[in-house]
Order: sequence, then structure tokens, then C-alpha cells
Amino acid sequence: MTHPPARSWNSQWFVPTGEQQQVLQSSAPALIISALAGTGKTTTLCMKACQLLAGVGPQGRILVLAYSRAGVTALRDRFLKLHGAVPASLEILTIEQLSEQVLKAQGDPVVKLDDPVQRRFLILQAQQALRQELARSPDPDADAVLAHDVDIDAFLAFEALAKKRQLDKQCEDHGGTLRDFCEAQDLDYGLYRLLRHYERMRVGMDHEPRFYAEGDCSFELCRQLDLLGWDEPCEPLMGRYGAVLFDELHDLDEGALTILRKLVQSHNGVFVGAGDFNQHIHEGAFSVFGGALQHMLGSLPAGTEVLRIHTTRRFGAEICAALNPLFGVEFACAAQSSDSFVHLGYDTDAHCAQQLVELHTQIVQGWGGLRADTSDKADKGAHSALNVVLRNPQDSILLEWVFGHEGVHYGCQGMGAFYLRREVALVLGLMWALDGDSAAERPLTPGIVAAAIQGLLHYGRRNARPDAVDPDVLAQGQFDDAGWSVGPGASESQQLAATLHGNAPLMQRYIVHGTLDRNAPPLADACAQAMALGPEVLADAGAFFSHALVRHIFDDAAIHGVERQACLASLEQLARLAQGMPASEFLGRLTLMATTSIAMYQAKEPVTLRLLSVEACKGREFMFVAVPFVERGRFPGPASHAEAYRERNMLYVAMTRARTALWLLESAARPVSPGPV
Ligand SMILES: Nc1ncnc2c1ncn2[C@@H]1O[C@H](COP(=O)(O)OP(=O)(O)OP(=O)(O)O)[C@@H](O)[C@H]1O
Repeated sequence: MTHPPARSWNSQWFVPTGEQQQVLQSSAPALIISALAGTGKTTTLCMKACQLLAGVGPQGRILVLAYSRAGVTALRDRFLKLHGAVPASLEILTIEQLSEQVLKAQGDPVVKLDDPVQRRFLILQAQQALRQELARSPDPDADAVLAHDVDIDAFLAFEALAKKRQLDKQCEDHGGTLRDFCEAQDLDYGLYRLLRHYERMRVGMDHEPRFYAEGDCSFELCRQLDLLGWDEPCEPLMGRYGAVLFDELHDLDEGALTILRKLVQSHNGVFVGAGDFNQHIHEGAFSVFGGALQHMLGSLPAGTEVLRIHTTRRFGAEICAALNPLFGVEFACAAQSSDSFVHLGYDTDAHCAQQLVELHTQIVQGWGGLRADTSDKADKGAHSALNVVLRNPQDSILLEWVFGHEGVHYGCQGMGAFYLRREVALVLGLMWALDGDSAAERPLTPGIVAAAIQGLLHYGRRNARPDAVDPDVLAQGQFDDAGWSVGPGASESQQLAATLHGNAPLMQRYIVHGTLDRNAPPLADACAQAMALGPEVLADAGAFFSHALVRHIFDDAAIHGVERQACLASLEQLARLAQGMPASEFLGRLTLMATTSIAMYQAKEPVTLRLLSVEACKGREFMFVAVPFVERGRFPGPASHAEAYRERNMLYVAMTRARTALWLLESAARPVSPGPV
């Protein structure tokens, strides 16, 4: 296969600006670019990487890190655009991917665990093992975490935070007991005890981790690096690269900083990092208000240079003028840029959706004068798509329904289509199974059935199976292997879905008994109880979505408060949508939407509407962007004082993605502007 000739970044298409030249010309051993959105951080890092490649010789390698996988994709795309290809001597990785490589290079066996259902099963085993331990040596302060099955999402969030922030290290430095530390830091003591127990089981007595879930490779590498002195270089990282570059520096957490510090110390050439501290949206990263830059500088070599860039190359004067007062920032734009900012108000969600439909039509039909824009901004693919950035996935339900009925081929990024989300699919599955024989004429798609089963397992606590686990194995500090091999992994729900698809009576039996085994006794939870409802509940699908028993499933589930609210909010959206519509009609329309979408995908019809989460649009840019449902308490969402900046930053990220036109759709009753947010 022949590759197209590589283009150089300093071709006629890209002339580095004065600010970018400063970065290219800097000879500092370490450099941080602190810049606003769209000022060319990613572009400049790519330019710098190409420049450095020339200096490291044919054997040299350069490492380009991003915090997120989306960041890695954005870097790859930029190299393709600038250079025509990703140079072979470049490695573009997340910190987690780098850590995995280093562990493997050391000869550590790295078994990855990616299946969320299996993960849940193991966490519940750890909880059971902790219960056994506490039966021997009681601890009333840990009772809360033992009373019920642990809220898995709360545990996962706590685990991620504890590992990113290196809480164990902080706790050691604190000196007191774990209980004292939790009290001082306002942490959940019960969850922390469970995490410690889970970790002991995961890594074993002789510290040989039996599996690595997401984040565990960085956590392990950090642990090993912490055994070294502050200034001591690290052998496995020694001289691996001719230079290290880092995009999305604003999302760095303590763990990632430890790895970065050692990389820089271990003779890996110059370091160049770039970040926009308004774009920090991850829990666990440094606080924007906590002197993040100073903290980072403390880990980098003396003489680290800091360069600031304000001139955005993404959009022009109109969008800059809208953003500056709203976020209290100082964007400047390049002289020749042209763009458009339109501020719309809405009274109801339906009104907001209607305005988006009109916008979409305008864009698909060629948007006025902008269609004549022949500058290099007119990139193909994204040319006629409207990109809608949403803070909350439940806000996509109405939009998907409306656009789906218009026959629009839409795509979702950072969230699944609403009917494939387990909380929604579970309720659709219940409704469909209840519908009995008439449901056979309108089978749900296999994808919806599989998601419904995932929902049953997750919200109905159907897979705890505590009696399937050998307590003696747990007592030895190990997970029960037998449970693993027959564990209810994702593939089990796929197989089940194939069996249940199109067979409503069988689906009913599975919901009531939790298994297809004819001899199994019926269950008594809300899902099973729903199967005893009379046919009258199907007369109005809207009423079914707001039925007390259906709400009860989520009220009762062992889930995080934030997830519970999101599930209940989804039910409310569905109830409004389906109000007065018989269940059979609702399911029929929905199935038609789903099958049409599959057919359009198979026919490779272009996507003309993209619904994106804030996380999914980070680091990317599009010609046309709409940010709807902007409303105090919704987007930005409600947050404690300490977390409010993350909500503000999410709106900032959403509103800085457009190159040609940005539409802000803001609630008339609860506006956010004029700001600052
Ligand atoms: N020297 C330049 N000349 C012309 N266009 C440029 C130049 N530098 C960057 N751009 C363009 O500006 C836009 C923004 O660049 P880039 O995505 O690198 O910014 P960023 O700061 O990384 O953005 P974000 O903050 O969203 O991550 C891109 O379309 C890029 O092609």
C-alpha cells in the first residue's frame, strides 16, 4: 500500500502565528502553554512534535500524551490534517496506556478487566468478604456500607477519586486512623473501608494484581514510583523518549502528575505541556482555583517557561464577544476570521426542540451566506451537520424522538441512543413483556432487549448471587474464581437477549423469576411485581412511565443519588412524550424509529445531526454547534460551591466548539446570561 506523501506543518496551509512561533522557538527544558480554547494548543503541540522529531534522529521516539481517549483521537486527527499521517516514531497515548506499556515491559502480567457487570460482581464479593471480617471484629462506623448491597456507581466514583488523588498516601501523611482521616477530609468511611478490602483482594498478599480495571495501571505505576526518592530517576522510564508532550494538562490528577514528574526527570528530553484551565471538567483533577499551575510547576524542572495564548484560531469576533462577558475571559480573534453567534430564547422544552428542528433544516439546505464560505474552514464531513451539545443525557430523549420522527439520520456521541440506555430499555422491556401476545407482532430490537437485561441486572440487583460464592475463599482474601467463570458477564446478557427477543411470555418469566429455570421461585422486587399489573396500565404509556411501581425500581436500586435523579428525570421525559398514547402505539413508533436508524446506518446515509455529551465534544471542533437547554440549575447543573466551577467549565467547553456558527438556546425563565457564569 502506498501512503500519500506527508505534508509539512509549515506548508502554505499552516503558518504558525507569532504566539505559536514563541513555542516553536523556545529552548527551555520544560514549557507550559496556558491558553484559551481554540488557540491552537493541540495544533502547536503537533507542530512542536514534528520539529522535535527532526532533532531526535531516526532511532528517536517522541511521546505525545493526552489525558483522555478523546484527547488521543483529537491529536491523531490533527497530525493527519497537518502532516498527512501520524509519523511512525510518535507514540500518542493516555497516561493509563503508557502505564500499561511500562508494566508489561517490566514483565508484569497485566490482565485487564473491562466488563462492567463482572466488575460489579467482584465489588459485591469484596463487600461480602468485608461483612465476614466485620462479623469477627465489629466496627459500627462501617455499618452503613454493609446494611445494603453497596451502590456500585458510588463505589466506582470513590475508587477513581481515591486513586487519582492518592488518598492512601495522604492518609499515611495525616498520621491518624482511617476514621480520623475520613472525618477530616469529609470522605465516606464505609466506602473507604470497602475500597481497602477490595484492593487487598485485587492485589493479594504478595502484591501481584490479579486484574487491572481502568485506572489501575496508572495507580500501580504510581505506587512503584513512590517507592523511589523524589529526585531519583526511574529505570523503566529512563531515556525512552527524545521528548515528551502533553495535551489536556488541565485535567491532570495527582497520580498522573507523579508519572509525568518521573518521565521528565528520567532523561526523556524536553517537556512541553498545554492546557486551558477553564476546561477542567474531571473529578479528581486539580482545582482551577487551587493554584494548579503553581502546583504543576513544583513538579517540573526549575526554569520551566510559561507562555500564554489568547488569540483563538477557531472562531471569530462574534463568538469571542459572546464568550468574554459570559465566562469573564479575554478571547481575541485573528483579524480575517468571520463567524456568527445567535442567541435564542425558549419557553418550553418543546419550543427549544422546535427551534433546533428549524436550525437543522436551514443547515441541511445550505446555511445562507455561510454556504459561500470557501475558506479552509469548510471541511467536508462536518459540512452540513448540526452538532448539539447536551449537559444531561436525558435531554436527548425529546430531541431523538422529534428528529427520529422527522426521519433525520442522527448520531449520538458520548451517550447511547435513549432507547438503548439500560434504565430506559428496562422500562420498555417491562412494558413490552406485559403486553403479552400482541407484543409478538412488534418485537423490540435485540439491542433494546439486551439493554433491558442489563437494566434488570443493574437496577433490580439481579446478579448479586451471594450464595453462589464460597465464603471460605473470600475468607482467604481471594475472589471466588468459580463465580467468575459463570458470572453474569456482558456476553451472558447478549445470549439471553437472543433467546428472549420476540418472545414476550418468556421475557415475562425471566423478569418474574430472574432466570429461565422453570423451577425457580418468583421474586418479589418491583420489576417482578410490575408483571402482575392489569392490562389497563397499558392504555396510556405515559402513565406507565410515571407509575409508582416503575419509579420504585429506581427509588429502590442500589445506585448513586446522581444516577437515581438521572433515571427519574428520564422517566419524566418519557412520561411527557408518551402521554395519552397506548403502549402498543408507543412501542410500535419506537421500534420503527430504531429499525429506521439501523437501516440508514447500513445504507451509509450521512448523519446530519449529532447529539454529543460535553465530554465527547472536548478537544474537538465543528462548523455548526447548538447548545440548548441552557438554564440555571440545568446547564450549568446544580452543584455545591466547591464543584460549581466544573459546571461552569462544562458550559465553556460546549460553547467553544464552533468554527462557523454557534447557537445558544437559553431558557427565558431562568437565563444564565449576561454572566459571568
Ligand atoms: N497557525 C494556524 N493557522 C491557521 N489555523 C490554525 C493555526 N493554528 C491553529 N489553527 C486552527 O485553529 C483551530 C483550533 O486549534 P486547536 O484545536 O489546536 O486548538 P486547541 O487550543 O487545542 O483547542 P481546545 O482548547 O478546544 O482543545 C483549528 O481549526 C486549527 O486548525
